[in-house]
Amino acid sequence: MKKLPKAIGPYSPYRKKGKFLVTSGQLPINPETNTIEATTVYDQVLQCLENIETILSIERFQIEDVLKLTVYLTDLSKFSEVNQAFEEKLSAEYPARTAIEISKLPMDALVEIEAIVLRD
Ligand SMILES: C=C(N)C(=O)O
Repeated sequence: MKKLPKAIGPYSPYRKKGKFLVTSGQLPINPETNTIEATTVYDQVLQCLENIETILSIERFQIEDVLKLTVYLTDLSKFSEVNQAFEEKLSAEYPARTAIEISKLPMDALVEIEAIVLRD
């Protein structure tokens, strides 16, 4: 089974109630080392999305069940890298999304992504 990064505080990586699943913000942590290794926004987005995919696979949800992703990034000028990584990882029909710049993220990450998921 795929590994999830350890939570970095007193919270659950995700919670599920029946057909509904919500994730905590997923940092771009490599689950093998529990550190952030990716150095670009593009690679950090891919790692965040992989961590969300791991949650989905543990709970037997599909990527198509993702209704909404919220992307927090520390430099909105890197927005095109977010889109590039999304295009690589996801396919239409894309989830709804909000992307916002914030001043700082835990572990000095460049990106954090959270998901709202509902199974039919
Ligand atoms: C990384 C987080 N999601 C947190 O600290 O809340």
